[in-house]
Amino acid sequence: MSDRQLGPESGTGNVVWRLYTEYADEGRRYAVLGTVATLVGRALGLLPALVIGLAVDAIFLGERAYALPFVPAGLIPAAPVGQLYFSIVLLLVATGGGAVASWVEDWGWSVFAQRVQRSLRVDAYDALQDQELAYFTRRRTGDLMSVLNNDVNALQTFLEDGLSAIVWILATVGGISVILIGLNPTLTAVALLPIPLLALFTLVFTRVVEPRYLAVREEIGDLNARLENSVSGIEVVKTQSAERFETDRVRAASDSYLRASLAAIRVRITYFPGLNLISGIGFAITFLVGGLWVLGAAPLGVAGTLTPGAFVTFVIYAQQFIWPIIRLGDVVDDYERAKTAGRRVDELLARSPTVADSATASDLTVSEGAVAFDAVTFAYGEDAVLHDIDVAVAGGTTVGVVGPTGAGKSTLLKLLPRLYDADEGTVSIDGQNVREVRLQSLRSAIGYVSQDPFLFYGTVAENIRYGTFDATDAEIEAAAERAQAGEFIRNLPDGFDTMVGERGVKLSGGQRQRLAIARTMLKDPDLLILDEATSAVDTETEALIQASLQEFAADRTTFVIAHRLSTIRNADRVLVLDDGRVVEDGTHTGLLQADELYANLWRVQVGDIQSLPKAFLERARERQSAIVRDGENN
Ligand SMILES: Nc1ncnc2c1ncn2[C@@H]1O[C@H](COP(=O)(O)OP(=O)(O)OP(=O)(O)O)[C@@H](O)[C@H]1O
Repeated sequence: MSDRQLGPESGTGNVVWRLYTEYADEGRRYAVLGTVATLVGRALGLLPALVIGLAVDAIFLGERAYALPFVPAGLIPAAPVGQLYFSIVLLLVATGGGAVASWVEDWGWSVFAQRVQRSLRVDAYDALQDQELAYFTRRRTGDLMSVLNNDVNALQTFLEDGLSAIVWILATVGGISVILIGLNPTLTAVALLPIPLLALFTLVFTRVVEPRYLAVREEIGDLNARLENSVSGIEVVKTQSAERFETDRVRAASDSYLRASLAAIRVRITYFPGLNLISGIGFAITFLVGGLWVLGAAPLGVAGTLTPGAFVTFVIYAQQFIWPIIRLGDVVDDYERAKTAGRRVDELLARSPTVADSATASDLTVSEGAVAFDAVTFAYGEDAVLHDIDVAVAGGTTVGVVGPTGAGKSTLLKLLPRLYDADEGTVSIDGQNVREVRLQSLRSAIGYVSQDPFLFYGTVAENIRYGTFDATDAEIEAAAERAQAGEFIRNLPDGFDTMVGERGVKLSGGQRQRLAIARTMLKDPDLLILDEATSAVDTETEALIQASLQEFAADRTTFVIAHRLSTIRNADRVLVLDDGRVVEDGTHTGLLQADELYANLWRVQVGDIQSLPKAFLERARERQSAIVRDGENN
């Protein structure tokens, strides 16, 4: 199915770092480019303060000679005015070079981050679609979207801004420290005093803010899910005049999000002023000590020597120390968001689907198409929906599956393509346990048409071709004809090229069903499951589709679930399900003669309500109230 490999360390270590290194491959050279540009940019950025201090001392005060590291003495003019021009040229070169380096830095880091984001999102999506169907029914679409969008974006944001900032901070702090130590080691120690305090403060911040950011991400997921659900159900909202109700629900979800955000914001906005305060006080102390030294005083008995120019350089650098610290605040904040987002993405990437190929799986080979359900029991949750089902179907048979609503008909047939796995017992095709064959081979051997088929946003032809991607236009048109869909398709504004699905032309339920039947006919599977596949078409069209379907089903094992019993009266065999059990098994005529549940369902269909036994009506009433109770409990 997917060629995505689970990282060996999934779920361990620093999640953000692990995701980045696992997904860095393609963009690594851009990260290197970004890093080099950051370092060059920083070196150029630090140059002006050095030049200004030197100019003050050498040109204006004559306290020391004009000399710069790495600059040959022969290049430096002898006269003070020449030295001033030389200094200006240096400042301009540093500014221009810094601008170029900044461009390259942003380009390198952005390309790197965007590439990682792309690969991460594709893999996260791939991991998502590999999950078993039950995973999707347990989760809300909006929340899953939030992982694929917001969480992946948060990881990218940190990569783009945060990781480059870390290099920038390290380069700035390292560069300034080296220069400061060169100028005056004692005063450097004073200037660096706030660093441990800042580290401690940051540690406390991360501990407090982390759970709050996690809560925010969960609330975003909830809110997305709420919005998605309300927008998807807009037709019901309108017909039930429930706009106020929905707005209230969205407001409630927004309120929770607001509360979670404010709780995080309260902590976050304390962090930045805290950093400023600590570093500001540190700067004031450095300024005081350095100033006193220039004036010849010895604060607290600590004496030192400093020229005014070196003091200017020192003060400028000490001031510049505040930038990386403030930037560090942003980085830590972005990192905390990325970490909580990363955990959610990683959880998805690391999750092994419960319905997957076994290690020893081989391809399914269909010869007869015989299907067997052997002592099958299944529950979605606590209560079993299918109990101990034993059914063997000979290859090529058409089997009607009928029974009251909620009897378990769809569930039974969903076990065949492994949309769900049986809890007990086995389902097999031609003697091969479906759990022991490759999913891809299993599902390509089975055609499945549901009652409410989904159309993708795309043309009619693309929707029919879906799954048989190499089909020619002629094959598509032939399949459409067989599914009695040719005529209505030709009447659409652009025929087979008409856009349908979301934002496209809206098709009726019956038209969608016919496209789905055409899609399945094109697939030409060995086994066929028609789950109320013609329930939405009018009886006349159904008769025509039935004729085609009968011909199509003639040589392949076919299961037909139908409430409209006329649909299955010609089936070779009819299984009657009630409450998760097969209660009757025979032909239409045989079952009418048996005069049990099937015969009563038939009476309902032909309008012979008077002759229904009381017990059947009682049971129907019971079933309805059970369904209502279930619905209320869910
Ligand atoms: N995804 C699901 N999660 C939990 N319960 C489910 C799920 N799908 C179906 N059920 C429950 O399982 C039972 C059997 O449902 P199923 O759809 O198989 O019945 P059915 O006989 O096909 O009904 P209908 O004729 O109404 O389509 C019902 O009680 C239903 O509520």
